[in-house]
Amino acid sequence: MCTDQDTSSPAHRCAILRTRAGPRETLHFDPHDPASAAAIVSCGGICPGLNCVIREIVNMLWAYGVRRIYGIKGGYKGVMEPEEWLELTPEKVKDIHTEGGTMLISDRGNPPHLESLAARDLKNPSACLQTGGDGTHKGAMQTFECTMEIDHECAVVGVPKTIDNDVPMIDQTFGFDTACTEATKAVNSAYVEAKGNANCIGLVKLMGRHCGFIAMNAALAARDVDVCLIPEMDIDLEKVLQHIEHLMRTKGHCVIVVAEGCGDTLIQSSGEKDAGGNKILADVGPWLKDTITARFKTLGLPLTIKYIDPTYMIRSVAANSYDSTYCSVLGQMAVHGAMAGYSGITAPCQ
Ligand SMILES: Nc1ncnc2c1ncn2[C@@H]1O[C@H](COP(=O)(O)OP(=O)(O)OP(=O)(O)O)[C@@H](O)[C@H]1O
Ligand SMILES: O=P(O)(O)OC[C@H]1O[C@](O)(CO)[C@@H](O)[C@@H]1O
Repeated sequence: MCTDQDTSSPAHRCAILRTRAGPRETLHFDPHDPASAAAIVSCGGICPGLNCVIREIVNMLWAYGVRRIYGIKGGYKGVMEPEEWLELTPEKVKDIHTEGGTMLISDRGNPPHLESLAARDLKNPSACLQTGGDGTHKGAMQTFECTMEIDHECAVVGVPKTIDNDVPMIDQTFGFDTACTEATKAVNSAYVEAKGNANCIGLVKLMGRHCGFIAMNAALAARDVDVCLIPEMDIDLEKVLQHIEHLMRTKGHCVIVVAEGCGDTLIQSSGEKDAGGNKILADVGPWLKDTITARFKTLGLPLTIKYIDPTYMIRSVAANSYDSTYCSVLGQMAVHGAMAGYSGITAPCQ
């Protein structure tokens, strides 16, 4: 996908062009030119599959003939330290797909774009492949616009990433499938706890900063969830509490899933932001636990709540087979786009 660069009308500036991805007959960059170089950076939170994407990009660039491939450590901030960039080869990345996290070390924060372009110049990459979510893509677009303004030749290519699966126009982001599989295990555990203890609620908080995709999918997959709260819903807390009371009176246990994003809807966050400019949300899991506990105390009803927050256990695993294959396709498509000279694009899976 690429943004339309016809600047003649504001409407055009927002248009999105979809071009079928894949290898092109004609290359813009000569991969055999010894000056040819590419850099890879990953930003934002980690996500299952990041290492698969990095590995695939390196292998694909190598297959084209590019021999100077750099891994930028520490997100956009790492761009400013070219002396720390890793020199990547297929040998160096050969086993990374089996590991969670990212060998490039993700970070948040934004150095000024012109300065960061100047820093890049020290290694002079013809292509910059940037994997991340909406924040990373906004940053990538600013870099791209800078390259256009100063007529600096460098293909800026995004690889869409977010475990939350909330990138518009993309059916599914990588890592989401793995996350749902892992999240379902946590929900299943909550069910076992709820069923196996007297008067017990199993309460699970799942990721999703402003969306409930992981919570909803895990709840559907587990099939034993009684209440699933996501930020897209207009939640009437009193009705939710009454329903929980009803469930406990009638069957003696229940399972509740709440998405992290409800920490900005059910309750309000302080407004504080992280280094990437994202609101730091109030922790809705413990708040919900306390709220339910207080209600049951008032009613004089017996209750135990087994609270599970598997956030980082989910996010840190290696990609499952679906995501691993998907990441390979994404990485390859990103490189094809860059070698063909597309810039200001994000890589789709086809
Ligand atoms: N509006 C913006 N313009 C330019 N850069 C941005 C913008 N928002 C965020 N960034 C930068 O992009 C990088 C990643 O941002 P962020 O932390 O929001 O993660 P993300 O890419 O949205 O991924 P995820 O949400 O999945 O963790 C950070 O270095 C951040 O400073
Ligand atoms: O704890 P961190 O690293 O700031 O990241 C948390 C955020 O990153 C995500 O995993 C991805 O956007 C969100 O679900 C979560 O809010």
